[in-house]
Amino acid sequence: MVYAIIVAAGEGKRAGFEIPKQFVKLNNKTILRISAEKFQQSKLIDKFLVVSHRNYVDLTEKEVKIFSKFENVVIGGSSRQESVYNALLYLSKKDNKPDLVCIHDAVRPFVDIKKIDESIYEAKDIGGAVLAEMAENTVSQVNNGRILKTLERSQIYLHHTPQTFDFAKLLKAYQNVEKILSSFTDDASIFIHAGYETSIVEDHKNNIKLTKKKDFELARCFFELNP
Ligand SMILES: Nc1ccn([C@@H]2O[C@H](COP(=O)(O)OP(=O)(O)OP(=O)(O)O)[C@@H](O)[C@H]2O)c(=O)n1
Ligand SMILES: C[C@](O)(CO)[C@H](O)COP(=O)(O)O
Repeated sequence: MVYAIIVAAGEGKRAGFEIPKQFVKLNNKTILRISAEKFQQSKLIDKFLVVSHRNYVDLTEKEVKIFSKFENVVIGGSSRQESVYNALLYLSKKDNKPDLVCIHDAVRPFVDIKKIDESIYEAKDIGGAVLAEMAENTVSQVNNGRILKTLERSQIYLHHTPQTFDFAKLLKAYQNVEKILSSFTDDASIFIHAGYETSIVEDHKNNIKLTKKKDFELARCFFELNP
């Protein structure tokens, strides 16, 4: 069984809208609903959970309860990784635990369903799989605005979501670092920290994370080009 976990418990401070950015609409649909629809449509996803900020549970539920694969809202934590952990703990208490979990940022509405499926096939084989964009610019390691060294670009990939993992291994990996979860910036880094193998699944550049207000202008252009 494959569960998706859609994390939507952030407050969207950097975007600075009056409501958290996952509730902002593109083409009359909230970003959360657009993202959830992709997981509803993937034939490899059995069920999904949505992690919500405690102040927005009703709104979150209203946006996703139309989908037959939606199971429940889980209350988030104070960092993305704490939010994911709450969902993993919810799943760990079920009799019928998932084999794989596919974790996605609600604020990446442009994810391609074929790529969700590719990450699931890869994680079945390897244990972990991350959608990622190959670096196409020159990349430097920097300290105080000064370049320390230029990195070997062919070895650099920028992580996107979804990130898909063997559920039992990911739960163990999170438990290992539960006191320092906020020091990690994604799920793959926690999985890798525990020593598990993880593959890259090359992703499209347009699977952007809507982080700042200007990203929403780009998102509207993507929609106009490809409604
Ligand atoms: N405590 C948190 C923080 C983030 N997220 C989710 O993780 C994803 C990526 O996070 P980010 O872009 O940083 O979103 P926000 O935390 O909302 O943004 P900001 O840091 O600007 O407040 C988003 O779907 C967000 O809702 C979450 O579930 N729980
Ligand atoms: C998980 C992630 O989207 C992978 O690129 C990213 O690390 C989330 O970062 P944020 O600090 O929550 O914006």
